[in-house]
Amino acid sequence: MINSAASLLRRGAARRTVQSTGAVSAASTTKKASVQHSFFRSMNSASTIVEDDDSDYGFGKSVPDNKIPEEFIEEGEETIGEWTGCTRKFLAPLSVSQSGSEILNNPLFNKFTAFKSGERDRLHFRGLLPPRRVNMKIQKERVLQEIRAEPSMIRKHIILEDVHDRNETLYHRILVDHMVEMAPIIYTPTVGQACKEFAMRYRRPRGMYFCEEDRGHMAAMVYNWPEKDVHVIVVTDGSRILGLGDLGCNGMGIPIGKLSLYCAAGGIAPHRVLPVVIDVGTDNEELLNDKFYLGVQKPRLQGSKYYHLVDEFIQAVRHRWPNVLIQFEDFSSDKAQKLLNKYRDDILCFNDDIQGTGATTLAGVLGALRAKGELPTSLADQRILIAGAGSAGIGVAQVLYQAMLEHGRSEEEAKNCFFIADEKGLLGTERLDQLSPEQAMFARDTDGGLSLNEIVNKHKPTMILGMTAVGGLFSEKLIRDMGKHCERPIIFPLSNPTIKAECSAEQAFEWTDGKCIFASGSPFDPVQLKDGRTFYPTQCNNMFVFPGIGLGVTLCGAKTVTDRMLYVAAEALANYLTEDELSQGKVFPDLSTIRDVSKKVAIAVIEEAIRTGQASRLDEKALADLDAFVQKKMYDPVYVPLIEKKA
Ligand SMILES: O=C([O-])CC(=O)C(=O)O
Ligand SMILES: [Mg+2]
Repeated sequence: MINSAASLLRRGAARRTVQSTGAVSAASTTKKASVQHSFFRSMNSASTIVEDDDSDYGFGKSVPDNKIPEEFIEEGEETIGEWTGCTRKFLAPLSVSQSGSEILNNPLFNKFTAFKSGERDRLHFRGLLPPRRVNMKIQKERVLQEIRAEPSMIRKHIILEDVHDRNETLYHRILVDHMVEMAPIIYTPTVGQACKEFAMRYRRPRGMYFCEEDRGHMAAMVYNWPEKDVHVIVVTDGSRILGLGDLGCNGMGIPIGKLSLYCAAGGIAPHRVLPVVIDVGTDNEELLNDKFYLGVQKPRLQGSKYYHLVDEFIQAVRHRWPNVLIQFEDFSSDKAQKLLNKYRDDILCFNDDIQGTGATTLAGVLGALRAKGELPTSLADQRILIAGAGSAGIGVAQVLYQAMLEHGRSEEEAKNCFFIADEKGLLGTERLDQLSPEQAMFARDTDGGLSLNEIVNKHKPTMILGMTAVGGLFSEKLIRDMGKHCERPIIFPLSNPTIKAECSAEQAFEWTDGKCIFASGSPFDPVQLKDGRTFYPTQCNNMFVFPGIGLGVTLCGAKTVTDRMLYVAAEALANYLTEDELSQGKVFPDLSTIRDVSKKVAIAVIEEAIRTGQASRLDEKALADLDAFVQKKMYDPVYVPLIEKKA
């Protein structure tokens, strides 16, 4: 044992020399990156995680027969069962081409104080850490204590993101084990504030930025990203961050938050995700004049310049990672729909605000109808009022429309079920010239311009869905009138973050005397009415579907994300609800089950892909045991033994 450690140590010393030479030459050639394509490819691969092509989807591979090589077992250590706070069996050691303080500064490998003494020797950092070794359980407890002692949500966010920057395994373990508590901290609503204050809080680089200056360089720039195996990119141009509007490059918080959920909720390993901002400038006056702002301080690019820039980015990332899933996020409505139309049939991509929100809302509606005891026949009988005709509003309408066709309605009948209003009132055919083709499809021949109140009283909708980003838009009268015309109205204020919700959970339950079925985009606490009854609002957020869709399409090698995939994802989510949850008025599962939900969504998407010949990596044989297959591929944040890569 001592001998093998010593020989490993010697090999490491030689290797380190080679690497530091590489690092110096890399720094001095950065400027020539655009012409040094292949150089960067090989240089960067030196710091990537080394694995076989058919390797496990997770961070490490299970050891065959659970037999760990002897040199990795420390005296008195159990070789099966709980290990550093986790209940997973031993994982095969991971070869890394870094050592010493490089490892301690690499959040993918860093384990803080949990490095065992053998590892501290093998990787050459004995003496660089305090002597006591603690396991992940203790580390987690310490971080939780710090977070819970801190009253401010944004400070909780900072504590957690600090862990993210230093130790991704621990960060994701905390998210996986405490999703209900952590989601509002790393995601909506707190991520909204984190974006607003992005420049002031900027600490360490994470993700990539592409701007006009980079035109002509992007194909080379993508090789600056140190990981060779990216599966999922979330990209924004910062033009419509949640309901907060144009935040420019500060919008980076959104791709980061979404990808944390991809890892923790969707089981994609953290080295396989890449957050991106395409910085085309900003039209936000405040940011244009803010001396601390970190983005391009010019008005937004428009027209062909904008689309060419986005296109160069898409071609560049697909050149390096041909199978990557690109998730468009928080683009302003006009751009969002155009980009989706341009790329959806050719590349693996989807728009989360249009399609993810659509699928999630459909699941919520199906759940609500189950709760009312009205499924399966009644979806086609709904009268649906959508407040907000932007990308999310229209996206939801499109997915619900598809579902109505599936439930036996003709196209004309299905269209007639929708009442979509923007700030000028009900979309009507008299203003077709001002509407996008997607909006125009839902414009009504009569009653154009009616207000929300007028629509409710004349057409008696069974549900009202808020996607306006206008906080408090649903007035008491509006909600009370919904309750007058409908025994149990479905009320979903879906705008984010919480301050942009069209009404609160308390208002909805109070104004309908507890009869409504409620879900919101951002979370609300349980509500107790004056008569003592308690109601549990659930969250209708696209986090219930996008991680599972991403997991499914990347695992099976889908070529595109189809409408049917979104539909089956929604169905899988709706079917996840238990009778017990439904009887409590819940229309979405508990957030604590999100990993299992994502697995079910992924399975549904893979089945659909295989059935329709879309799955390039799986065939019918895989259908026999998809559950076990997907489960095995899901990243589980545990510490993996590290070993230096042989020279
Ligand atoms: O991020 C969220 O919570 C949901 C979403 O995509 C948005 O509001 O844009
Ligand atoms: Mg969004």
